[in-house]
Amino acid sequence: MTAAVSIRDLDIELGFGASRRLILDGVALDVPQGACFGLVGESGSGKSTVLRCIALLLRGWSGDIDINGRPVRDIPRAEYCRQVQMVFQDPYGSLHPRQSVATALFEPLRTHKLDRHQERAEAALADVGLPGDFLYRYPHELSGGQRQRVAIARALILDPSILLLDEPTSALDVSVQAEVLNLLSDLRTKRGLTYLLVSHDLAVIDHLCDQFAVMQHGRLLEVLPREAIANLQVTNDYSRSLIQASLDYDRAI
Ligand SMILES: Nc1ncnc2c1ncn2[C@@H]1O[C@H](COP(=O)(O)OP(=O)(O)OP(=O)(O)O)[C@@H](O)[C@H]1O
Repeated sequence: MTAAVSIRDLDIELGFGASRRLILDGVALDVPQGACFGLVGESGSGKSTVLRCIALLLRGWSGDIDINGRPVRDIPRAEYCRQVQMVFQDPYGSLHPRQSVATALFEPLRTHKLDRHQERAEAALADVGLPGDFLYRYPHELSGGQRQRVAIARALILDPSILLLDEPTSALDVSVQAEVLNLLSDLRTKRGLTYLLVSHDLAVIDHLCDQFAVMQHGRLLEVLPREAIANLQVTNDYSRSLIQASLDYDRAI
């Protein structure tokens, strides 16, 4: 089956002048359709940069990124947005503080010339477990978890098949994290979505992902099945130490 996301030889240099350097070095991965694929690794290893290249938020990368079998550079922007959406760590960043939830949800519908804004927006809120009257609220009138639910509703309102999730729960209180993870899990099952999920938290990867890749210094070291977290069947020493450190941390708290 064609991969939902296929990446080959992805390189990017970022920075200016003397601080310009290679941030991604030959990254390659395949995310099967309907799968949840995790990206883990230490801070600065390049996880978010991979997502930002796929989301076309960064230019100047080289290599191949294919979405459902088509090179991303050949997909018209509007069509791309209807296939791939991104959810960020901090919903304050993706929701404009002076825009109501209605404005945030109507905007993509307007841009893509879709009708029945009210009905679609209320349905999108219901899908993420929020009542329709939340349309008239502003971001500061929502809890962190509710804000992230609105950000997920906004990402899903164009009915994409692929979500890029960049630490979607790490800005939330621990008690709310599980709710949002369960929501993401249910949405994936109901809609047959494909997720590419960045997280520093292996418990999140264990909860949601079928497979995950370990990154270090801009390189992808290996791809592992979810079970590798529990059974530590890992070939690479760095991956083993990363997983071991996370297991030790979980035991300590
Ligand atoms: N626009 C940019 N200009 C210069 N350097 C950048 C830019 N964006 C990211 N970097 C650098 O690229 C490296 C990888 O960053 P990235 O955000 O992808 O890491 P990450 O693995 O997602 O880390 P974290 O878990 O801390 O979010 C970091 O060293 C970062 O400083």
